[in-house]
Amino acid sequence: MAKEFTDDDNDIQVWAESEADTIETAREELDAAGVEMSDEEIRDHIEVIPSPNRIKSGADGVFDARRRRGGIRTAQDLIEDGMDVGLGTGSTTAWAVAEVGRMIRHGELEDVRGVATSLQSHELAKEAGIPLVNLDAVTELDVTIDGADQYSEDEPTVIKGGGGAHAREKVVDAMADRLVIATDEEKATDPLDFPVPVEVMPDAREVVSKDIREVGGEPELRMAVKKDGPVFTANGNLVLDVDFGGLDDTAGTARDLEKIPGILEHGIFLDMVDTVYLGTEDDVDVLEF
Ligand SMILES: O=C(CO)[C@H](O)[C@H](O)COP(=O)(O)O
Repeated sequence: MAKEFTDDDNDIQVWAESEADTIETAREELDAAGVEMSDEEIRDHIEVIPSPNRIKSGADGVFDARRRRGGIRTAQDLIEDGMDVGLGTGSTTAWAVAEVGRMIRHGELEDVRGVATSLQSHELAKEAGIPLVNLDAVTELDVTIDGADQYSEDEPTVIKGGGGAHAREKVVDAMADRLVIATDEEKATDPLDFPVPVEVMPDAREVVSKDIREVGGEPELRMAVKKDGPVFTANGNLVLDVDFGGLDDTAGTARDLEKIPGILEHGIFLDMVDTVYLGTEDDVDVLEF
């Protein structure tokens, strides 16, 4: 995961993928500003941050100030000593994961254990120093912080799966006493109309596509970036992004998808959300359901 150097006194903030590169870049900025600092002091100002190279929205998503603010505040407000915490996937949640790690390393949190919703959150949590527990070792969590591709201001439902991790995310989100979505103000839409990600068995793709069309959806096979062919999930399945042209009946659409054999999981997280933390231009708003 990436590293960031911050020196508020001299208004310097730089990041790089490795600690060595971060120190080098920080050194250049400090020299240009005429500030003397040893490598050891520079290291004291370095924190683990989400790597834009490992997150689908890249630097635009990770360094969106609203997402960063929303993710960090969610962790600070909600995570307490002794909690078992579900760690979500995506750029906003990544800031929450990084912040939990920072609080643990700085002695602000104790006895916290994390359960990852994806390889992405597992890697970040490991790097950030959060003790991890396998999903098969727990059946309940105190809280899960997860992201969303779209949320509603009217119903406790979100669409997830833009990162293709929604099957595991739904399990970890459902295990939590409290599901908190960390996101930004731009993702609110009513009715929800984000194409619903559907994880499907590879061989069943054609028949599932036919069944989806019969219930009013238009499926599109998700293609990989930097690889020929489609995306495969962590479970070895394909993803169909299904355009329903707006979900006027979210529960009905979720039920329709659940009846189709060959679908492992869909991205409608119906009536699951307790709280939404949304980063705004200069603050964080909280919605309770
Ligand atoms: O559901 C997800 C992954 O499957 C993510 O939570 C969702 O895509 C939001 O990510 P981001 O905060 O980067 O926009």
